Amino acid sequence: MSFSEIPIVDISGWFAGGAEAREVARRVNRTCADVGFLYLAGHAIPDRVTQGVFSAAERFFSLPTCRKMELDFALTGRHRGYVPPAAEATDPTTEGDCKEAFNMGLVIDPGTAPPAIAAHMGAPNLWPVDLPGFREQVTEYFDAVLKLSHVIFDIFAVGLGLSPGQFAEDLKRPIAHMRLLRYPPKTAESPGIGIGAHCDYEMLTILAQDGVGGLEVRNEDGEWIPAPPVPGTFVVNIGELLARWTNGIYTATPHRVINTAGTDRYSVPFFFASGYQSVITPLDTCVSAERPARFTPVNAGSYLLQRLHENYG
Ligand SMILES: O=C(O)CCC(=O)C(=O)O
Ligand SMILES: [Fe+2]
Repeated sequence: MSFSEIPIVDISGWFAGGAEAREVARRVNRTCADVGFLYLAGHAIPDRVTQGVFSAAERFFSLPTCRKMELDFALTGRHRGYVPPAAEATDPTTEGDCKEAFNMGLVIDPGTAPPAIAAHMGAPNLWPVDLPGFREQVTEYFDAVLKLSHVIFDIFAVGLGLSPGQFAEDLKRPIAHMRLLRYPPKTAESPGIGIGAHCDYEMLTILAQDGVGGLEVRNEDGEWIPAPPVPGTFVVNIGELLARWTNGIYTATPHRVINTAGTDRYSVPFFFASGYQSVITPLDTCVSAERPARFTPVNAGSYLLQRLHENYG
């Protein structure tokens, strides 16, 4: 189905239980199938926590370049630390993204993922020194969206006609990583795209964006639909691994950012999926005679690593 706007779904009824919770699951399920993007309201994460991560991002990116480069991801080759402007081309057909990033994520127990993947994606986080409160603000927000991800998967389970705890075992040691992003304004010297057109690779993305705008989502007719900031909500979208797991019932929808606002734009995407070891095969309940399996099985960790490598050319 094609769409012309991103729906707002208030999930506060989920916490009330009963018929209200089932209605939330029905709406979330329909939106993930039809659009693959929604604004999530009623999520219960205090505004203070979200403001905290934006304050951390502003303070980090305001550091002199030489200080940020002490955490350059290229020094370790891992998915941690600072990613300078143009280091990534999220759409490999473009020149490179006009944005800079700070990457962090869940540190996983050695032995719970193949060594190459554990070293890259589960490596210890790199924290800037002399930035008081940065680590605490980033971690508080990370923990809050990590917890919210489990709630959203309970909602997905009910929406897909399963029991709420259905995915709990699969999500015990999840893939969970987060980026602080700053997009400079588009200018004559820096005319490029903020983040090139792409689908997210994981299962679920929870994105906090500031008030600047610039995110666009592509519908089936190829039109770019703006996803402007809606106060008090997160943008939630489906990644490729969940499209595969649900056998295409949920949609991974392409999106991009172009910052034409004349001021810096900050955003904080959080990415979540089942464990690095998990093999993603279309769920039995999503396969039928009318909808035969559309995807071959993939290992979640290898799939993610390969998709990330494509970005760094
Ligand atoms: O900054 C945004 O609004 C989107 C970021 C994004 O799409 C990504 O990091 O995958
Ligand atoms: Fe994305």
